[in-house]
Amino acid sequence: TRKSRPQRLLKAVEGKATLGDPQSVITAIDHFCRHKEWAMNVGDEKGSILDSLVIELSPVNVLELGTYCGYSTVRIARLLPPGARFITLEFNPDYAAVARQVIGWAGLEDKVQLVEGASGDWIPRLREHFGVQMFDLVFLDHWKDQYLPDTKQLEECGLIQKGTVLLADNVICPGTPDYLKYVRNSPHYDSRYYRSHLEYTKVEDGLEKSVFLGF
Ligand SMILES: Cc1ncnc2c1ncn2[C@@H]1O[C@H](/C=C/CNC(=O)c2cc(-c3ccc(F)cc3)cc(O)c2O)[C@@H](O)[C@H]1O
Ligand SMILES: [Mg+2]
Repeated sequence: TRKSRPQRLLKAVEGKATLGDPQSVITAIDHFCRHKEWAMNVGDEKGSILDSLVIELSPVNVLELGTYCGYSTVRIARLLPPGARFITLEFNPDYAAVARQVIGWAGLEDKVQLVEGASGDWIPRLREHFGVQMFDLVFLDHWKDQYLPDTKQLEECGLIQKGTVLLADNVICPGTPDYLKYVRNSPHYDSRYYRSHLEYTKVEDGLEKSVFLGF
């Protein structure tokens, strides 16, 4: 059967990137998505905003919801301080398989724990299974209607504490209206929109950064 788009994206990485060099993996994926086939990676423009927020935050415990091909996983993991812990959840086994190889090409497999499964099933188990108490940074980039329920579940499980930063992709396109309303209206979050563009296009999109202020 014809290869899937993630598999074609992986071939582009294997053909162009340098093993163990995260930047070359990022560049190879961006080139593939800009010139060959569009894919729903956070991309280079929003990716630069993501980079600056990770550098500023220097987070120790990071959670990513929706690994897909591992593009944002590589962007984040390459900037984490030694000893940081990064868990990324992905429930599609084919995407997870591609992401493992992309992360491996970047030489970042020791920095990332890719957990195959649904976020709703795993969030309640992260504390006892991985011994994580709270997350400094949560990057939301999975199904858009899952952002709000997962955020509420993270709050209920105590994995969001005072100072936790939620960073959400696609708050304009495709859009996450219920999530946006929640974080922007809640007295418990200080929320800010970073205007940008949908990956590899001129369409408006952006990232919403929401800092939890405590209960
Ligand atoms: C509950 C649960 N648990 C675990 N993994 C989960 C999960 N729910 C989904 N996943 C995983 O996460 C990724 C899904 C990403 C969804 N992202 C988008 O839909 C998306 C779409 C666009 C887009 C914009 C304009 C268009 F015209 C078309 C598409 C851009 C984007 O940046 C997107 O992120 C995918 O790998 C999926 O398996
Ligand atoms: Mg996205």
